Amino acid sequence: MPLEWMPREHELKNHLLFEEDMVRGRYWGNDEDAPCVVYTKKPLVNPKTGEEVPGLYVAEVRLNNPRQYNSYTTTMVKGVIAGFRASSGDRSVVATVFTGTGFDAFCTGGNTKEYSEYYSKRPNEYGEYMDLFNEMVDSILMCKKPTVCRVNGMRVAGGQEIGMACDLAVTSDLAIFGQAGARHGSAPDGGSTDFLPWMLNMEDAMWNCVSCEMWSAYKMRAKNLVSKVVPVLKDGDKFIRNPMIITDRYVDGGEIVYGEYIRDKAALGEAKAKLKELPRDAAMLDAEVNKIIWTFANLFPGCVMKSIDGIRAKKKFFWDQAKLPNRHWLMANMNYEAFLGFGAFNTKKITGTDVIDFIKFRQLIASGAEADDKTFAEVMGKPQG
Ligand SMILES: CC(C)(COP(=O)(O)OP(=O)(O)OC[C@H]1O[C@@H](n2cnc3c(N)ncnc32)[C@H](O)[C@@H]1OP(=O)(O)O)[C@@H](O)C(=O)NCCC(=O)NCCSC(=O)C1=CCCCC1=O
Repeated sequence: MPLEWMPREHELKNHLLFEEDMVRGRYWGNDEDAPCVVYTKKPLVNPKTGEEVPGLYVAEVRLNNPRQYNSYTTTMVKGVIAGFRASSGDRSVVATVFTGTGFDAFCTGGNTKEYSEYYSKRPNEYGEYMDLFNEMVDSILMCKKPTVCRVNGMRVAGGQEIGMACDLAVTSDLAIFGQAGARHGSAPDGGSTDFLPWMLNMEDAMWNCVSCEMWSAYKMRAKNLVSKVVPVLKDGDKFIRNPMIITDRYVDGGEIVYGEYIRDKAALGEAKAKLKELPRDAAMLDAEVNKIIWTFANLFPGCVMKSIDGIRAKKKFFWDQAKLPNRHWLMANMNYEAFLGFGAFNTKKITGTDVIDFIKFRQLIASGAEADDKTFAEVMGKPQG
C-alpha cells in the first residue's frame, strides 16, 4: 500500500445527538402510545424487483395522534426534531419520509387543546414552545437526507407548514390542504407565509393562506404544491379516484373545474356515501414514495444533497428572516385573538360553535372596547343547556 506509513484512525465515530435507544420512550413511542411520534427504519426496497437492499434504510417519522387529526403536542414536536436529526446523522438512511397515522389526516397543526387550555394567556410559555416549533421546521430543512412528505390525509394549518418544509410531497387524493390561522386566532407564521408564495403563485398563496378555504389534492397538484396525487379508495381490486372531486375534465363552461368539488348536490351525496363505504389502501401512495426514494438511491449521495440544499436555500431565505420576529408576535397574540380563537374551537362541544362572533368583535373594536374578559365574553359562544 503506497501510503501505509501515514497514521490513520478507522473506528467509526458517532455523530448522533439523539441515540435511538434513548429517544424511544422519551420523545418517540409506538402505535399504542398515541399521542406520540413513531420513528421507524424500514429497509430500502427496489421497486422493480421488490427486493430489500441489505444495509440501507428509509427512515419514517410518523405523527401518531389520530383522534386529534395528528395534531402535534409539545412532546411530539420534540419527537419530530429527534426523528429528523436521527435520520440526518444515520449513514445507513437514504431518505426520510414524514407522514401521519391513518387516512384522515397528515396533520392539522398545533394541538388546539394545549393551545387553548395551557398556552393561551401564558405568552412566555408559548414563546418557548415556538422555539421548539422553529427547531422542528429547521430540523426538516437541515436534514442531510432528502425528505418526502407522504400526505396520508388532510394537511392543514401547522401541518401544511411542516409538510411544505419537506423537499417533495406525494398525496392521497382524499387529502385537503389549507390554513386555519385567521379563523382560529393565529397567523400562518410557521412557514406558510414563507413557502406558499414560492410554491403556488402569489395570488393563490394570498387567498389560500388567508381565506382558510380547503383545497383538494388535485387542485393543489394543478397549482404545483405537490408532486403526485394517488387514489387510496379501493372498489374490489381496483383503485378509484376520489369521487367527490372533478378529475375527468379541465374546463367546464369556460371555468377551470379540475380539482374542484362536484357541484350537483345529489351526485355529491352519492359520492360521499361511496367514500364512506369503500375501504382505503395505501399501496399506491407507498409505491410512489418508494419510486422517488429509489431514484435518489441511484444517484451520488453528495451531489443529491448539494442540489437539494441549493433549492432549500431559497425556502430558507424567507423562513430564516421571519421565524424569530414571528415567534414574538405569536407569543403576544396568545393573550388576545389566540385566546379567543383556540378557546372557541376547543369549547365547540360546550357552546355549539367553533368560532367567535367575528362581526360583534369588529364592532367592539370599532367602539374602542378594551381587550379584557368582558369583551371576550361578549364574542365567545355561550354554554348550551
Ligand atoms: C378544518 C379541520 C382541520 C377539519 O374539520 P372537520 O373535518 O370538521 O373535523 P373536526 O370535527 O373539526 O375535527 C375532528 C376531531 O379532531 C380534533 N382536532 C382537529 N384538529 C385538531 C387540532 N389541531 N388539535 C387538537 N384537536 C384537533 C377536533 O377537535 C375533533 O375532535 P372531537 O373530539 O370533537 O371529535 C378542523 O378540525 C380544524 O380547523 N382544526 C383546527 C386546526 C387548527 O386551528 N390548528 C392549529 C392552527 S395554529 C398552528 O398550527 C400554528 C403553527 C405554527 C405557528 C403558530 C401556529 O399557530
